Amino acid sequence: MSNSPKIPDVNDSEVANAIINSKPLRLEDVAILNNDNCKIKDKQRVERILNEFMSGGHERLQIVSDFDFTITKQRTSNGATVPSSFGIFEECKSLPPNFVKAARELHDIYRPIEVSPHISRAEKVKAMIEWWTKSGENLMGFTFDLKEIDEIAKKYAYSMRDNSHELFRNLDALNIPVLVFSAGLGNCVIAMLRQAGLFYPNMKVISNFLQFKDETMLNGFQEPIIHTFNKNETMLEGTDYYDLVHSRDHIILMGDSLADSGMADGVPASSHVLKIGFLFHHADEYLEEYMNTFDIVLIDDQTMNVPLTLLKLIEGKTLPTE
Ligand SMILES: Nc1ccn([C@@H]2O[C@H](COP(=O)(O)O)[C@@H](O)[C@H]2O)c(=O)n1
Ligand SMILES: [Mg+2]
Repeated sequence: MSNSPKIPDVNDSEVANAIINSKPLRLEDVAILNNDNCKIKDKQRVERILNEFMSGGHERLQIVSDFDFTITKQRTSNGATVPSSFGIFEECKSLPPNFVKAARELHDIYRPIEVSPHISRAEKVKAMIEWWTKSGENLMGFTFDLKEIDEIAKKYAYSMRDNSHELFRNLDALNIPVLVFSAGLGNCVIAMLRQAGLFYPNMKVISNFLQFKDETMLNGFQEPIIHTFNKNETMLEGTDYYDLVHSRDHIILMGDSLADSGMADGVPASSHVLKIGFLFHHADEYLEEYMNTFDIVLIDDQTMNVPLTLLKLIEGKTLPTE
């Protein structure tokens, strides 16, 4: 939980023994995966994948992560919300008031639909396409200086999950590719990662980026528009990043929306994907569906402790000193 951002518990002697003696790791020995807010439907599956990842080592690993409310927190320790990457943009001072008003009105209509457990997937897809289309249309006909984004991003650098720094620093040190896949605003995603000191050379951000006409005049988003329901690795085909990761068949995926679980669709069928879902809104109503969708569901966990623990296990280097 965010109030107790303790360092992941991978020095337990049972875990260490499993690593030293190459004995299969048992899930029950990984303390953090047995916390009350950590829900796992199929423990045998998670145990099997984790053991495969541990024997495969970090050379076979890639990370695919959503950004808004996955790398950023769903709430801060005093219960406050943090803005999405679009919300960061909307705080830029020079934006025309009628743009900001329209953007907030759209947010108030569509955000409740996005997180509602009572609306079908088909209705949500239709509504999300409308939201992103109208947002792009709203982003036209005024000038904007991209430098403004950095100032606002700096103000919200604190909103990254606890222990994100350790996680992303370790991933970079181990040369593990990290794909940040965001239906948010890519210019703000990159600015936030950079301002928070989390933007490393092993990262690739796929997202919506602002398009300009005559250099300074805003002209909507660059194509293709990425919304909650169409982000998956097929979008990478033909890119250098695809070549870099397609042989890395051990994937840890992290997301906060049910639809994020599809972000690794398009990777070779032989790959193993371990899916972590951060559940916050309507947790009781959504729990079963999240548990059917993600391998590990973390309820109101505003830290990166679980992914960090998994990485340490895969790295196999955190052994006791005795
Ligand atoms: N005009 C918009 C459109 C979307 N959002 C929010 O952005 C989030 C998408 O980003 P991910 O990194 O999570 O893919 C999505 O959850 C929407 O709530 C917005 O604020 N304004
Ligand atoms: Mg998200």
